Amino acid sequence: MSASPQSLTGLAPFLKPYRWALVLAGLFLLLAAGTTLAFPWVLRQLIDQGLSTGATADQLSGNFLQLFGVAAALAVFSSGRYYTVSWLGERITGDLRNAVYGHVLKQSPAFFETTQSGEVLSRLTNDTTLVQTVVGSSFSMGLRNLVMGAGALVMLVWTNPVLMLQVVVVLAAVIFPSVYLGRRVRRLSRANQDRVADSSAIASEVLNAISVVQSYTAEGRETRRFIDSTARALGTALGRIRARAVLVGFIIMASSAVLLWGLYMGTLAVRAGTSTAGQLGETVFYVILLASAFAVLGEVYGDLLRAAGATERLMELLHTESNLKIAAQPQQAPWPQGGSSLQLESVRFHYPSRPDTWALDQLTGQIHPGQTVAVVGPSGAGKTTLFDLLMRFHDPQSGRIVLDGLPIDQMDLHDLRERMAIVPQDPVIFSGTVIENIRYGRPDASLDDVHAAAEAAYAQEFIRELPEGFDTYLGDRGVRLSGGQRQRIAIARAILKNPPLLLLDEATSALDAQSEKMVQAALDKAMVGRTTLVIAHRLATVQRADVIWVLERGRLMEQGAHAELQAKGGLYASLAALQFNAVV
Ligand SMILES: Nc1ncnc2c1ncn2[C@@H]1O[C@H](COP(=O)(O)OP(=O)(O)OP(=O)(O)O)[C@@H](O)[C@H]1O
Repeated sequence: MSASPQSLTGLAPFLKPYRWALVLAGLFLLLAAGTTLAFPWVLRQLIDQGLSTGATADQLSGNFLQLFGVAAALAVFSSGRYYTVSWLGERITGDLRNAVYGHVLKQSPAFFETTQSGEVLSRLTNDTTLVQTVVGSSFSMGLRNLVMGAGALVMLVWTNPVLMLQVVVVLAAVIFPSVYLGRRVRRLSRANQDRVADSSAIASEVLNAISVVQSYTAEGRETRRFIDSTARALGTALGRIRARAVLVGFIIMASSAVLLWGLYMGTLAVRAGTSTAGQLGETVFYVILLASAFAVLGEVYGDLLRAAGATERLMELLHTESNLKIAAQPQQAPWPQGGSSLQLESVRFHYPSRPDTWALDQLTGQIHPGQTVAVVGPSGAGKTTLFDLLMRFHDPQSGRIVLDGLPIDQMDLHDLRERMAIVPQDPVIFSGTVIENIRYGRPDASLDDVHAAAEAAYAQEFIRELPEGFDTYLGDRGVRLSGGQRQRIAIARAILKNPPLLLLDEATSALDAQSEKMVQAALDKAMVGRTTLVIAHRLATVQRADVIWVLERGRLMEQGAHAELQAKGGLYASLAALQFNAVV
């Protein structure tokens, strides 16, 4: 599939807010082109009048002043055009980048399973830069040369129609091969952009997992993988460069031929006395304008095609629809006091990539406000999948999930997710201060609330010991926290959000006894006054839960309290013996 210049129309909505700037740019462009076209005409006056033997000194200086006037006007209009067009390029590219990024962030996990983050990054940077080249320079260059070329053509017809006819015939002979070569360049450009995106994707994956890569001493292997992909990108780039080199060479050769042809015919006419030296100068100038316009247009066409490819890919990303069906008229469930109620009714779900395996199978269950439900089960039982469905990262193929009395697919997605907070196994700490990290749960929370949440999460103490307390910078270029500390920050974040439903994924990795105690205490506090669903890995948690759900292969095999299930001697009892060291 290759892009056609029409793909650029996808940019129209982004141009709309700047229509006045566009009009201004167009005006500058026309004025600049117009003054350029006036140049040969003024030159002719100079040659035929000022330089003729009978001319007075005043006439001569008048002619030069005229020329300077045109040059000055050209300077003003050209810099005006440059400024407005570049300004537009920057604005539009920025808007485009923001729109694509904002849209990508809303996509469901299914999107990220098929699109690598490196590819998205490459589109956000490389493709938008290509668009910027076009909007911020090539397009205006092309338009200016189109106007100038057309103007030169008109002037030539007016001043020298016979010569003009010959020039047009030669031009036509040049256009067709150029179009053919241009197509080839376009096809190769797209392939090249794809290969570049591939290698960014590899790099981004590896950089994100650098410690694993190094621990397996796979640096050499990974470097070779990258080199291979760069080599493929280079291969397609060289193909594009060759095709473009031929295109450029051909255009220069052809336009020089046109120019020399004009000069030759003109010289013959002056020798025969049918035209003046001034006319010849004027004509040569117009032919130069025409030929250079033609050459530039060829170049610009190449840029346009590359940008068309980039625009196409950006639009593809921008128009990706999330596979969740969002209710056209979402309903509002009442905000529950003392925790959410949750009901699962024969929920069945399989991942799109595994249509023959139910990750959740006929799951039915009821959770009352304020209850704590521990979800346990062997690895791969569907525990994480259940959480993902509750947050509507995926929708079940059949059955329904009812939260606070309303099926979740009838709620506004934002409203649904406002009702819950998740504390994942391995919490994410963003680059930012401790305060910013906790406030992620509620950006407008007061400082007192942030402190209170940290207190409740038993995080106060260690935060105070950090170099700058709550203002300490965490994350990539800041202080690194231990596993237990990261968890407590995540718990504080959830407490600050204060949702009626809390989703906890207990860490499987062992914390030391002290951290473990702190995290457990923090979780206990976090559960107060709300409904909690916890993927449990610790005995203490299952013992304290009101109900335990035992999942296996996506099915709810048993449910009840710890002692009750233990006594039953079924799946839970054997699981507990293994996982929680709780042999009766
Ligand atoms: N994105 C996915 N695409 C396809 N299959 C998936 C995907 N995520 C999970 N699965 C499969 O769905 C099943 C349930 O996985 P899930 O992650 O919910 O299990 P889990 O109970 O949370 O396991 P663990 O305790 O090991 O985290 C597994 O068989 C898993 O291989």
